[in-house]
Amino acid sequence: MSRQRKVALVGNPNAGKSALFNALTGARQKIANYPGVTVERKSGRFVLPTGEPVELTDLPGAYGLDPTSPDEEVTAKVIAGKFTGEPAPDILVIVLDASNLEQHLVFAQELLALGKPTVIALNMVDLAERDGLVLDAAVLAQELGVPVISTVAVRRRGLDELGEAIASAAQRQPGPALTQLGPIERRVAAHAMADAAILSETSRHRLHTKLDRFLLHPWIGPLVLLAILFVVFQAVFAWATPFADGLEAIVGALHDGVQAALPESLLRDLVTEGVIAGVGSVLVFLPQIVILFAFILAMEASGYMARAAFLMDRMMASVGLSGRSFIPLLSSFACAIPGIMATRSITDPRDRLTTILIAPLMTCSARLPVYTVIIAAFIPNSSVGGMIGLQGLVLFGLYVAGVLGAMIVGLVLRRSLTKGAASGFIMELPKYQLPRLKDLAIGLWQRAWIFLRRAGTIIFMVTVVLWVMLNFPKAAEGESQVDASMAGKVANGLAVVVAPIGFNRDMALALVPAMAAREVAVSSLATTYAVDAGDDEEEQALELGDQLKQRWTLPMALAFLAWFVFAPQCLSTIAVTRRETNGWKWPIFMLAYLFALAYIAAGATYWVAVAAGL
Ligand SMILES: Nc1nc2c(ncn2[C@@H]2O[C@H](COP(=O)(O)OP(=O)(O)OP(=O)(O)O)[C@@H](O)[C@H]2O)c(=O)[nH]1
Ligand SMILES: [Mg+2]
Repeated sequence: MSRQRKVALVGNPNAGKSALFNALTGARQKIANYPGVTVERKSGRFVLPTGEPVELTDLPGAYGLDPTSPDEEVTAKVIAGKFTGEPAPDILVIVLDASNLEQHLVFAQELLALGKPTVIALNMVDLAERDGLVLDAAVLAQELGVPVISTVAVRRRGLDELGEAIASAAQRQPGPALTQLGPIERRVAAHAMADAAILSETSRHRLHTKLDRFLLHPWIGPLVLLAILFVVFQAVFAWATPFADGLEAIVGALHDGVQAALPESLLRDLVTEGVIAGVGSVLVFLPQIVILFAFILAMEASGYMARAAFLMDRMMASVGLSGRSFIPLLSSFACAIPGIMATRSITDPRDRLTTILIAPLMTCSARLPVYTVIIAAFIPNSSVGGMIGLQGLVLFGLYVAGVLGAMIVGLVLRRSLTKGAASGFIMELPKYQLPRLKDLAIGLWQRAWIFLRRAGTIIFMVTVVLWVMLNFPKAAEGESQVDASMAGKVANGLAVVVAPIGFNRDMALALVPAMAAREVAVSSLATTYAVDAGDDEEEQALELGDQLKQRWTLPMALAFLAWFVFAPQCLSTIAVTRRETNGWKWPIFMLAYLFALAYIAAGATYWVAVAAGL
């Protein structure tokens, strides 16, 4: 009796070979390793409709017969019969993913040129149909010169037909090997064949394919992503201005109204200087927060965000992180707390720790008020090259500085404290969709509400406490109230530490309450200057931006911005890091390295700006 014939399942990764193998062999499987490598060898018994039993082998996925990985090498060697004691397969079953036909046909042609009796399983036709793509197996069979059977491995559809086709292929003799086409020619032919096999394709599917070809292109893709982000930051300034001005006018009117309505008293000062000047100065950033989130939510809902993650994967890999870290890091642009909690989905513990440690470097939305108030005061509202707003450009630069900082820190950490190999990235790309306005509106409302609640609770409380600390003890005649106050004393002490990086007392004073919430830096400055203005009508009338312009120099303002790019402000982030890392070691490390970075960055910015004569 002749030996049992061998049938091998071969094709690109994720075509469904293992699913077909399981469906065809059921429980009759043997799992071992290929000699010399840890690649799994799966074989099983399969009885053809003719009654002949054959040995079915499931091969690792490959893109071609020129191996680039151990898995691919096994596949190439098995097909060529180069493993000792393992004869080459007599029949090939090439498994193609119907929803990815063009790409999979490239390897298929290389396999067909071997001249072996071959059958093609056009698998995953269910997914193709779901995406609006109907394929004609007969046309494909004619183009390729071998039987093509449509299958859905996971639903056992087409398995009988596949068995029949294998049985009749078993009757054929192997032909001579054909000359292999070059890789480019194979690609061109694959494109033509895939086109010919398409019976119908919804215009939507065509559009999606075109969009992906463009948006995921190796270098057009990142450029488009950069351009989109750039537009976002321009819009945050340009579109928000009228709304912010409106809100500012309302806050101003409220201030004047209360000033006029209440008799002169400590209570009136608390309401006007503390609550209205302080909380009001943060509230006016609502339009900018809403615009930023409108873009983020729209990118998520449209399916673009997952593509951005895919594009970023390459960049993340270059610093030793995986694309898995992208989503937590992206959420950190809203707030580091949900970002750090989202790292639970990262399986590799060192990957996860690194992501947690760099999450605070992503510019959270609480920093936006600080950035914008300083930028609006010190960066002229002019344009670069006639079209690009300078203010938006600076804001964009601050976000980029945070991301670059995170990449560098990540790289250093992955080489030292969290050393280890990077893990791979697998992610399903969702379909493109037009975002639904209702969902967007709900999402925006939630974000706005979170912001308003912060303003009403934590920012309100910190501002009131600060106002009290700024007003007591009362200054003697001729002495500045701020200098005489408790808060002023603390700030004067701290000012010694931050003087080398160009910070004045008011800036030092703003840093402490900002540990509760970063926006408070803005409200503390507003309250401090309101208290400092005292009864001076002219000073009182000045808006916060004008106050800053009078009291700060440009290098000081830039140093303050640089500080906020890196500083570990916000105690909740530290608390959540302690919870997620189960101890104080990493939060303390985080606190220390972020303070050090902030100090260095602010100092360097200050001295460079001074040297440049700004
Ligand atoms: N909807 C659908 N899913 C399928 C079909 N065939 C396989 N899958 C799924 O596709 C995924 C990949 O299938 P596998 O069988 O592991 O693919 P493979 O070709 O063995 O992949 P590698 O071993 O990595 O080369 C699995 O989640 C399967 O459940 C199909 O016909 N329809
Ligand atoms: Mg497999």
